[in-house]
Amino acid sequence: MSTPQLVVHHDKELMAQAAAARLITKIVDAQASRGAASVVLTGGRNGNGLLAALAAAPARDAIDWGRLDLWWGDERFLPEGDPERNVTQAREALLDSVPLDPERVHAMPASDGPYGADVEAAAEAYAAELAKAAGPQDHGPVPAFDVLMLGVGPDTHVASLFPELPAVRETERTVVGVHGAPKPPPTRITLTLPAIRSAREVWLLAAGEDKAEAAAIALSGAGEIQAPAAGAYGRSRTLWLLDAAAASQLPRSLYPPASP
Ligand SMILES: O=C1O[C@H](COP(=O)(O)O)[C@@H](O)[C@H](O)[C@H]1O
Repeated sequence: MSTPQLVVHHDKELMAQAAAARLITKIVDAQASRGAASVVLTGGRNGNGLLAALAAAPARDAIDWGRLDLWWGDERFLPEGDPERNVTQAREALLDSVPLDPERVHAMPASDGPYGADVEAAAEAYAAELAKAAGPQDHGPVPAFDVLMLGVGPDTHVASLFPELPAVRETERTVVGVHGAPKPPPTRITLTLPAIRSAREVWLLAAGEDKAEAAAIALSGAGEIQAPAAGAYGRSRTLWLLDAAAASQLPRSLYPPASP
């Protein structure tokens, strides 16, 4: 488990641009040292803001897009192409404008796909796809992603792990179906906390005043069942990327850093 590190930017635009620059560097470094890179995308406003900033960054051309695996932390279980699906929004923000290898874009199944409305079967299929991609160097049935990004919801949810719902209590499976999510749509697919923790780096994105309470709770020692964001950490690094509004309720001991 890595202790959370905080980076606070002035506003959400700057946060998105700085996070995009950070992600470009991370991907380029991973491709240089391991030949390929793997990134887990998040849905939501902050995740899509980062992808849009990446699309607008001239340095995006430093990435070898054909050697990048993209996965998702969660998905809204809706028909293919639905505007509310995280993959649809990611395609619009970035993916349709870069030369990715379609075989390396690992979208979660849609509700009109091969598993129909059976969200459990769809989750199992995604777990199998992850297990197939995991190598002997990884620590289990999930690849050691270079970066796994998570938007933080105002209720402290990350991916589709909502406070107190069964998915956040899962300790065995890597991907599960979610029923009755308090944020629409109610049916979703999500990575579990054990799968999230297999990533080398976990980045939590929180911008805006509506995220301030969630950030303060998750970073103040809350339990992961009540505050799922508190249970999201990477093997070597856990990074909270915030804007000033989202950082505004953090305990003084965390932010701003104490002066010498
Ligand atoms: O529904 C979801 O919400 C969260 C957070 O979204 P935000 O708009 O409040 O930033 C997101 O991380 C997750 O992927 C998504 O499915």
